[in-house]
Parts: sequence; structure tokens; C-alpha cells
Amino acid sequence: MGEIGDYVLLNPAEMAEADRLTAESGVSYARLMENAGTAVTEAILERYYQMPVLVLCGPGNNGGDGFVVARQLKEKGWPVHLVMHGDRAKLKREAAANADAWTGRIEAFNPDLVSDADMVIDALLGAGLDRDVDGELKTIIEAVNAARKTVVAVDVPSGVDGGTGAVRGAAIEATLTVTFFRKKPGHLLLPGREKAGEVIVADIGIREDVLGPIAGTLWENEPAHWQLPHADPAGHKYTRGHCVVVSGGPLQTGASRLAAEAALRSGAGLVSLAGHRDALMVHANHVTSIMLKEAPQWSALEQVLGQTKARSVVIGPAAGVGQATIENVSIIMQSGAAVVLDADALTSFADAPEELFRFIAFDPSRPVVMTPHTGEFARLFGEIEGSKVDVARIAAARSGAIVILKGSDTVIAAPDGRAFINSNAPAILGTAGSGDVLAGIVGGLLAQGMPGVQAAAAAVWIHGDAAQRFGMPGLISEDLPGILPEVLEGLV
Ligand SMILES: NC(=O)C1=CN([C@@H]2O[C@H](COP(=O)(O)OP(=O)(O)OC[C@H]3O[C@@H](n4cnc5c(N)ncnc54)[C@H](O)[C@@H]3O)[C@@H](O)[C@H]2O)[C@@H](O)CC1
Ligand SMILES: Nc1ncnc2c1ncn2[C@@H]1O[C@H](COP(=O)(O)OP(=O)(O)O)[C@@H](O)[C@H]1O
Ligand SMILES: [K+]
Repeated sequence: MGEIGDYVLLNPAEMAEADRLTAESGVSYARLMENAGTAVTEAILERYYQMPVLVLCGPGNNGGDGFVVARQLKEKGWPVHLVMHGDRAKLKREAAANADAWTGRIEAFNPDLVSDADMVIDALLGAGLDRDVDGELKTIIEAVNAARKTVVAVDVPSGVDGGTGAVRGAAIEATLTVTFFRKKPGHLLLPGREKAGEVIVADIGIREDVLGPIAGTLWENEPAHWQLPHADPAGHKYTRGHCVVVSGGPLQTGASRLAAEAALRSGAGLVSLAGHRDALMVHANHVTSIMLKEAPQWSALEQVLGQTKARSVVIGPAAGVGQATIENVSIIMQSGAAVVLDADALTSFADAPEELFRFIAFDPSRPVVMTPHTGEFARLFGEIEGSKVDVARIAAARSGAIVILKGSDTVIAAPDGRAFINSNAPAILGTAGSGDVLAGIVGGLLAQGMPGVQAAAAAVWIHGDAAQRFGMPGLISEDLPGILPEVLEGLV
């Protein structure tokens, strides 16, 4: 397991600052570019045998890196063709110097060059992408993608915005991307993640201490960020916390049961399902260690929360959209317990999101975690401009809740601006009820007293790891709680 700082994600402006601070401390840009090119060359030599290669260089320093790679591969005896997009005479400083050091020809683009190569090095555009790709550049990118060669991208696949993961007009589909110092958000956010292929991070001599002044607040979600609660030998089920999950009606019990099972498997000392007697009768046919508490309406729920001394409450999975859920949320928010708001608990406030945000603000001392998918998110927050990280951060700040904005690139954002991008979830996790399991894991960790942001980030990672461990098609949500012990053991 690495250190937290290993997983910080730097946007292009932060990366430029890291370069600048390093240069200030005496490492020249020329040295950084040489190291960057060398890192790409080494990654290629470690993975591939010699083959005909086409290096595509763009008009900036990304192109400069490309000239370094071309020179080094040629020195190793590789057959190298090189195309430059843009005006050679306009290259600046280190990029111009590396173009001068290139002893081969600089050729005009022609699709045959792509067909004749087995590998393409994409050094067209990197962190300097500032507008949509069009014209010849777009033609080149489309020709490379259509040819389905091994493609190694320098820093980011050209056309992918390193800060947001957006594709600007067109983007290279890489087999391997070699980036420098730290990953960029665009390597993890869709659609950039799908364009990048395997991503490796190379050390090019940028000093670690430059991270201090940059003080990033965005990380890849990794176990280094959180500490799971451990069972105190002197503790007992009550010290490990009680999680109450609000049930749906008799024909909608499955979702809350999945959440309750996940909460118990995540280490909550006790878990209760609370709801109408009719619904509890259905649960009774399925659960053993989970308790059933009658709570037909908000006043009874208030009593249950008091009697159980609930330390966390999960509400939303098939809870029903409407006034009853709004009343239940209201009472839960005043109970002092940590809260997970999912699915119907979010949709119930679609017409009055400010009311929900007022409930959240009622007691800032207890964490509230909300787990919307994009549809639920839009109902509550409308359309927000920006990357998925921007959007989740704005929602967290506006609502006062920790927001888990789900998807294969789930983002976890806190009201104070800290955010994480999760990258370990396989596509098989997109199955009915898997979000209910996630809500339950968050609830189970909160019941054990884990701080809200940590519980949210850990739950998302654990959820993804469980699906990875299942590892094959056919995963259903019921499988997930049973895999949690294995995941948790791997984290101890
Ligand atoms: N800054 C540094 O110290 C280092 C930077 N390195 C490399 O430098 C790259 C960043 O270099 P630059 O800032 O020069 O940026 P780029 O090389 O990404 O490109 C900038 C140039 O591309 C043009 N451009 C931007 N979007 C375009 C579009 N859609 N269509 C056509 N042209 C477009 C810009 O006008 C500018 O001329 C990094 O990605 C990395 O590969 C490495 O050499 C390591 C050291
Ligand atoms: N393609 C995917 N890759 C990885 N994880 C996914 C993918 N699609 C969905 N998920 C995850 O599966 C879960 C689905 O939750 P949700 O949409 O609420 O479904 P449900 O309501 O059926 O439980 C979320 O945690 C989401 O991040
Ligand atoms: K590139």
C-alpha cells in the first residue's frame, strides 16, 4: 500500500506548477523532457519486441517528448518513421532542440505510414490541449484508431482532456499510456479512462516536495486513504454499532434486505430492518441474524431509533417515493445517527431539494452520505456544468452531504472539497440491487464510527473489490455480501 500522496491526481495546471517548481529547484525542463521520453522508451522496451514504429509529434512539448522517443528507439535499431503535425519552425525551446537532435526524416502524414507500422507513438497533444481537435489532426487520430495498431500514448491519449476525461472532438485509443509523476483525473474519468488503456506513471525527476505547495485535494480512491474499524477485543456488538435500515413495502423488501445484509457483513454489531409489519413478515422468511422492528410510520421509527440507539441509518432502497419517506427522513435527520440517503430517499425530494439540504444542515456533527446514480443526481441537483468531479463537489458543497456519484468512475466528494475517483469497479457491478449493497456497506462502516468521508470512500472501494473477486459474468447482488469478509480480510 502506498502513501496518500502517491494517489493525488493533478490537473494540467497543477502539473505545470509541479514542473515549474521542480525547474526552480534546478532540474532543467530539458532534463525533464529527456526523462519523460526515456520513461516512454523504457516502457516500450520492457513490453515489446522490435517492430516498425510510427511516431506522431504535435506542436508542443508533448511532441518534444515524441522526438526523444523516436531518437532513442532508432538508436536501439527500431525502424522509425516520424510525422509532425504543425509547423516545425514554430517548435520552442526543448521541443525544438529535440527536433534538431532527430536525425531521421520528418514526414508529412499519409495513411500508409499507419498501415505500414505495427506500433504508433502518440505524442500529438498532452496537457496543452485547449480546444477541440479538428482538421488534419482529427484525420490522423481517426486513421490511427481505425488501423487498430498497438498505440502508446505519451502523457494522455491525444484529444483527451487530462483534467476532465472529456474527449475534445476526437481522441486516440491507446493500448498503453505513460504519464509522468502522478496520474491525471482524465486517466480515471470516463470516457478518458477507456481511451488510455493501461496507464503507467513514470518518475521523471519531479521533486516529491512540490506537492506540498500544490496541495491537491483529488485522489484516486485507494485503501491508503482510510483505516477500517477493527474489532476491539474488549468490545461487543453494541460497541460495534447498530445500523437501522428502513424497509420498503411487502412487495419491495429485497432492496433494503440487501442493504441490511451488506451492513452486517461490513462489521456493524447489530442490524435491524424497520418497517410495516407486512413487510417484516416477508423479511422474516429470509433473514436470521438481522432483527425486525415494526415502524409503520415516522413516530414509530423515531422510537425504534431511540430504543436501538442507532448509530447509522440507511434509507432509500425501495423505500417508496413520497410523503412517508420524507417524514421518515426528517425524523432520521434529527436522531443524531449517521445517515445514508439512497434511491427513493433522494427522489422523494426532487421537488424540494432545499428542504432536504435544510435537514442535512440541522446537525453538522453527524455525517450524511448520499449515493445517487446520475438519474437521481439530476433530480436533486439539476444540470451542473463541469467534469464529474466538479459536479460532485458542487453537489456536496450545496447539500452539505458527502456525495457518492455512482457509475464505473464513481466520484466521492465531501462538502470541504476533498474528492476521490474510484477505479476498481468492474462492469459486472452494474446489476440490479448492487447500489443497495453499496448503501448498506456505507451504513455498516458508519455504524462502527468511521468518519463519513472515509466510510464513503472505503465502501465504494470494497464494493468494487467484491465484484472483482467474484470475477466473472453472472454476478447478482445477493452474491456481494457473502464476498465482503474476504475483501475485509484483505484490508486488515
Ligand atoms: N512542462 C514540462 O516541464 C514537461 C512537459 N512534458 C510534456 O509536455 C506536455 C505539455 O506540453 P505543452 O504545454 O506544450 O502542450 P502540448 O504539447 O499538449 O500542446 C500544446 C500545443 O498544442 C496546441 N493545441 C492545443 N489543442 C489543440 C488542438 N485541439 N488542435 C491543434 N493544436 C492544439 C497548442 O496551441 C499548443 O501549440 C505534457 O503533456 C508532457 O507530455 C514533458 O516533456 C515533461 C516535462
Ligand atoms: N459499468 C459499470 N462499471 C462498474 N460499476 C458500475 C457500472 N455500472 C454501475 N455500476 C455500479 O453499480 C451500482 C449500481 O447502483 P444503482 O444504479 O443504484 O443500482 P440499483 O438501484 O439497482 O442498486 C453502483 O455502485 C454503480 O457505481
Ligand atoms: K499524447
